[in-house]
Amino acid sequence: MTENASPNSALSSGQTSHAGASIVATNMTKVYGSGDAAFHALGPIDLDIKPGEFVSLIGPSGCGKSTTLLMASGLEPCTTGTIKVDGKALTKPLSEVGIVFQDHLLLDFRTAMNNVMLQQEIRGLDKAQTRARADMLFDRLGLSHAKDRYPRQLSGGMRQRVSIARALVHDPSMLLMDEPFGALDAITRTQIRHDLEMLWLETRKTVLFITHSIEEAVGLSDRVLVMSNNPGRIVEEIKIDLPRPRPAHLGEYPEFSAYAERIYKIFAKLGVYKF
Ligand SMILES: Nc1ncnc2c1ncn2[C@@H]1O[C@H](COP(=O)(O)OP(=O)(O)OP(=O)(O)O)[C@@H](O)[C@H]1O
Repeated sequence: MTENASPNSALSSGQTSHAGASIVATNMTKVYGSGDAAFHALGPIDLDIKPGEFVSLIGPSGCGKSTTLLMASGLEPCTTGTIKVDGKALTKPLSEVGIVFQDHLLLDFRTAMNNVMLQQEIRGLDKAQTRARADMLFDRLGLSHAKDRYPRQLSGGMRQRVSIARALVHDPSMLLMDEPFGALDAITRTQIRHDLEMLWLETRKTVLFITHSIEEAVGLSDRVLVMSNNPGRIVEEIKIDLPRPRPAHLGEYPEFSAYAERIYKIFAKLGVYKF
């Protein structure tokens, strides 16, 4: 991982680089199903995410975090209200987006590099340019030695790093991450959190990040949106004013404990924690 990443590095400069997108949702709701089977899962919620911002959604299971993320990608339509990316209302799935799920979803029969280069094949991108960008992403993610390995030959953390490279290789304007580190051990999570932060500092993509981890939300975000459920709503917005890059041990900052306590208290008030 390059420690001295700057906004003018090769991954963020050049004619093909896309700046982060804005995401604005107004009175957005989601009702799944219809008639007697209708289920009001989300909202109304409002979002106002600035270009290049890193925003986390945190909340109890089932509060609509993944639903919000799918709506931001255009994969799920709003039931009422609107969601706009760079000022345009979403009416179909976006292509200028990278998505990382908890499950890496890599193809077993393709090497790490060929999994990433699948984007070039599907999207019909310039091969040499995409390969050069893939090489840079592998470098930044500490994977240069693993390009020719198959997913079964990679650790869980390495597979998620490949998923991140695949999500960024086409230079999208936003990155949507749905509990990407949820299945990783605590040590790997801390390292990959740092690596993602460095990559974000370099590329300044807009990131919408879902997590159940208070430490991860505070450790990565410019803003944390805390959600309640039935139906999912945003109950609090917390601006995280900590210097970057942030350390492995966030307890170095007294402010970290204050932010974490604030979120614990909201969860206690909502009845998420019963002790
Ligand atoms: N396609 C669907 N059809 C019907 N109900 C759905 C559908 N997708 C999600 N839901 C319901 O909507 C609610 C919100 O689901 P969602 O997956 O967005 O929550 P979440 O906060 O991401 O949960 P978790 O943290 O457990 O992943 C849940 O009650 C879920 O069962």
